[in-house]
This record gives sequence, C-alpha cells and structure tokens, in this order.
Amino acid sequence: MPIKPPVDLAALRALIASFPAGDDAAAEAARARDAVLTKPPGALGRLESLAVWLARWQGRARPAAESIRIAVFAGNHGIAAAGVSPYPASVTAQMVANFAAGGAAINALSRAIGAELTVVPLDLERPSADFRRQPALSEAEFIAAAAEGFKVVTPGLDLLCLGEMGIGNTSAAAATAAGLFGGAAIDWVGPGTGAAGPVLAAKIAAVAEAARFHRAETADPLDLARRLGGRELAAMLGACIAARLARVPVVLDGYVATAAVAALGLIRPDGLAHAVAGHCSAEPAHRRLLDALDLPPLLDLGMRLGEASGAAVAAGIIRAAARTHNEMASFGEAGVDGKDPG
Ligand SMILES: Cc1cc2ncn([C@H]3O[C@H](COP(=O)(O)O)[C@@H](O)[C@H]3O)c2cc1C
Ligand SMILES: O=C(O)c1cccnc1
Repeated sequence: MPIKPPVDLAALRALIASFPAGDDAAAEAARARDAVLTKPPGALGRLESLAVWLARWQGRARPAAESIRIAVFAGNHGIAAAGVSPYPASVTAQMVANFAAGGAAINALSRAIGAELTVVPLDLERPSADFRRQPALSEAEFIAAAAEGFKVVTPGLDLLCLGEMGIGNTSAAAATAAGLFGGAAIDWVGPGTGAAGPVLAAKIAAVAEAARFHRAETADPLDLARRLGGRELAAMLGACIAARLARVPVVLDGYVATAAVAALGLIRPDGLAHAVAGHCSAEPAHRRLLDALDLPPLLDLGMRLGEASGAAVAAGIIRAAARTHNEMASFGEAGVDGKDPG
C-alpha cells in the first residue's frame, strides 16, 4: 500500500513520531547466515553490515536490492537571484529536459545499475521565496512538496535513492545545515557548482543572514527545514519519511540530499537509521554534516554533482552486498572446511 501523504505539518509530525523500529529478528537471521557463508568472518567488510542493514529495514532475513528507484526532485530557488550560483536558474528546467531525453549523468548511471529513474519537477516556474528574511516555503507549499516525495515510494521497491536538481540549492542546503546545527555560515558554505570570489562571498553572506534570522524565529527542526530549504529538499524529506513507513531503505546522495533529511536525525535519534549516506561529496561541508548525523559514507570519489549520482553509484555496491549474501554457498553446502579448531 502506498503511504498516504500528510495534510498538514501536524500530520507530518505524527508520522515521524510513529516511525517503525528496525526488525531485530530479520537482522539477527541475516547475521547468522553471514556467519556460515564460505568466507572468513568479516572478509566482505562493509558489504556484510550492509546486508544486515537491508534485512533490518526491509524486515526480511533474505534482503534484496534488485528493484531500485532513483528519485530526482527539481525545484527553483528565490535565493538564486542573489547571485549565489555561477549558473542561471534556467538551467534547472533545461536539465529536467535533459533528464527526459536521457542525456544527463544520472541517466547513464541509472542505466548502468539497471535502476528506474523518476524525475519530479516541482513548480519550476514558481521559485521558493528568497529565504534571507522570510520562509522559503509556506506551510502549504512545504506539505505539498513533501507529498510529492511520498508518491515515489510505491509497493515492491527494495531501495530508494534520493537526489535533486535546483540551481542555488547548495545555498539552501548550507542555510538548512546552519539553521539546524548552528555555527558559522562559512563552515557550511562551499563552492557548489564552482562559486568563487564575489559569488562565494554573496553565498556566505546570504546563508549567514538567513540562519541568523530564522534561528531567532524558531528552534523546531521541521520548521527550519521549511524556512531554509526549498521544494526539492522538502520532497526528499517527504520521500525519506514515507520510505521509513513503507520499510524501504534509503540511499542519500550528496550535501543537498543529506541537508534535506537532516531534521529527522534531530527530531529522533533513530530518525535516519533506515538511510545510508551513499557517498561523501567534494562539497567540504558534507563531511561535517555526515559527522554531525553520525552517517559514515559508503564512497568518497570526489564527486560533486548532485542528481542522485553518488547515491546511484553506491546503490550498485548495495546490490553487490545483497547478492553475495543471498547467492553464496555455506561451508556445509559447498563442503568447504571451516577454521581449524586449533
Ligand atoms: C549543468 C548542471 C547540471 C547539474 N546537475 C546537478 N547540478 C547541481 O548543481 C546545483 C547546485 O549548485 P549551485 O548551488 O552552485 O547552483 C544543483 O542543481 C545540483 O543538483 C548541476 C548543475 C549544473 C550547472
Ligand atoms: O553534494 C551535493 O549534493 C552537490 C554538490 C555540488 C553541486 N550540487 C550538489
């Protein structure tokens, strides 16, 4: 059953409060199976803990990572008019057309791992408000965008990768992180698509002003996400919430995707336990944010694209984890001797 989207902020909060725990019995069964597979214990490293993590959150002893959806949400940002990105806002819609034509990096990566790519443009002709001194989204806009995220969580999915497209959104991510975690704007701002000189200075100033203004208005993580994010960030947050409720493990992409869902890690200590950081982006503040959320990234390839590209590469690794777990023979089945008793 698809998860019914919330009608307002109170309903969204109630859904987060109702998050299911992981399935300890399924995780334990997966761990027991791993122990008898034909390899020295621990020899598959993180692939082993990934298989157990999949089992826990899918609620089955034999997890799978075959049916993978890559969801890319696109939004435009009022803050882009403040000169915070080297690229014009028109690129957002042009890249959505490129996604439809199959010509973007994420198209190639989706094909490479045999994943289904779902691109969701969110009111591109209606940018979010410039968040320096007003909320990026009204409550109704935030809930509508989050509801779009709920829609990508459909029955039968094994894994959901979350990513985005939106010129100016590394500023929204930095503002969200600074709003949620505090600290100096400069600690959360990076080049994004290549901001330098006056563009980088404008970005730092905008993030500092926004974080100061909105932190004085509220300390509530969801409200800060609404005030400092944007439509594609709200949609990734909604998708991450719906995935938890539907027992679909999540792979986060880079800095923007991590910032989008960070509120969940502040609202409850296990709020992101069903999510894995696919990679650490070259955007410098991503490492800081992953550390703050206690999310060790799977990959560190110097990627800084967005579009769910890092999550897609990581999903191939997660499929490898599930395949080894499911397809390897046990010592008994293969007639391979175990360790000498010594
Ligand atoms: C051609 C192109 C393709 C992209 N694909 C993802 N992004 C990435 O860059 C944007 C954020 O960076 P900033 O905050 O500096 O604008 C987002 O759209 C993100 O997904 C792209 C950016 C460009 C220019
Ligand atoms: O890490 C990211 O999410 C990122 C980095 C640069 C540009 N767009 C996104």
